[in-house]
Amino acid sequence: MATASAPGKVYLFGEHAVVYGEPAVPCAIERRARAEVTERDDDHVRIDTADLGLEGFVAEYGPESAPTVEAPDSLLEAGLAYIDAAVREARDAADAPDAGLNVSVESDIPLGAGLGSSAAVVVATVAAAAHELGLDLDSRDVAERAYRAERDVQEGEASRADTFASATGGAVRVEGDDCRSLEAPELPFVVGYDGGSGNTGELVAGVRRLREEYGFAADTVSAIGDLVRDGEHALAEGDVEELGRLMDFNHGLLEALGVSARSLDAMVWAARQAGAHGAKLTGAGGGGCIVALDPTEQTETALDLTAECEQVFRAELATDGVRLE
Ligand SMILES: Nc1ncnc2c1ncn2[C@@H]1O[C@H](COP(=O)(O)OP(=O)(O)O)[C@@H](O)[C@H]1O
Ligand SMILES: C[C@@](O)(CCOP(=O)(O)O)CC(=O)O
Ligand SMILES: [Mg+2]
Repeated sequence: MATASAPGKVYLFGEHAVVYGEPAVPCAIERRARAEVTERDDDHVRIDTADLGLEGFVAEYGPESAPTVEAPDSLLEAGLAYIDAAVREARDAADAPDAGLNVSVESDIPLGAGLGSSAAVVVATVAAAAHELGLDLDSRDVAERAYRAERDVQEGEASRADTFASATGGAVRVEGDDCRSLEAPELPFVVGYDGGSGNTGELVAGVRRLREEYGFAADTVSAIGDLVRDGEHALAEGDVEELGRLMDFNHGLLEALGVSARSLDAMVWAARQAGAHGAKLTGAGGGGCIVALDPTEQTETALDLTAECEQVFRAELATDGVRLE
């Protein structure tokens, strides 16, 4: 049996624009997904995930047979697609295309809320499954395999940002296929979660349409890229106040691209009014989480009192990326 865990992330800057080759800076946070993988005697795959649906979710299938479970199709697809793609990548890496595996996944990262649950699940599954099949991948190889798995599931619409941050940990910079780690000062992240989620595929498709239809929407995407380049300087200088101002600006540009939501705006404004250095939505948007920078407790207190906020927590930068447990 092999077990691996991998962290989720928040975007300091650059989500959505990163899909079109602009740079982005995601930061891994100490909320992890874990995958436990055991090789089987046959060529079947069994996936067991406690976090999808109240009763959890189990599916078993072989090379010739489709998964048979009692679940609505959307849940079935959601539950299987990422883990199945990760298993395929690990089998391919280990040159064991027919290896049978039992995979059990559980996660502390809310689903579809902009904290990179999909990437963390895929990264942990690739690492644990490869290890179980006798292959220890380094974090860059895990990131590459996990990226391919996410891209497959998201029909080509994925950047390397989430999977790279999850695999290597820390603050990272991703621009196209150029992925690197960054030095970061102490970042006092506060996360507000509205209890909901957004559909990443639909939100990315919406930005694509706007960008094709309006020149100024394309300019908005490039402006996010410019902002991220400024943000990198602020990060290198440890200028947390400037980082906050740029986060505020980034949220405005994402809002203009149509990916915010009333609940996200309400949490962003609550954080700003509480004196946070800055606040923005994180990830695909549409619902889910915002991230603010505030070393004091005021943003947490204000978000606690905000009707649209279901949960608030402080997020530590995760210095470890994927690790075998
Ligand atoms: N614990 C989990 N078990 C199984 N699948 C998961 C788990 N967590 C996330 N996923 C998959 O990831 C999807 C959410 O990914 P996505 O829409 O990219 O949002 P995010 O990555 O921001 O959480 C879920 O619909 C599900 O398919
Ligand atoms: C919108 C996007 O830039 C980030 C999506 O992040 P998340 O899956 O919502 O955590 C898409 C991507 O980079 O693959
Ligand atoms: Mg995701």
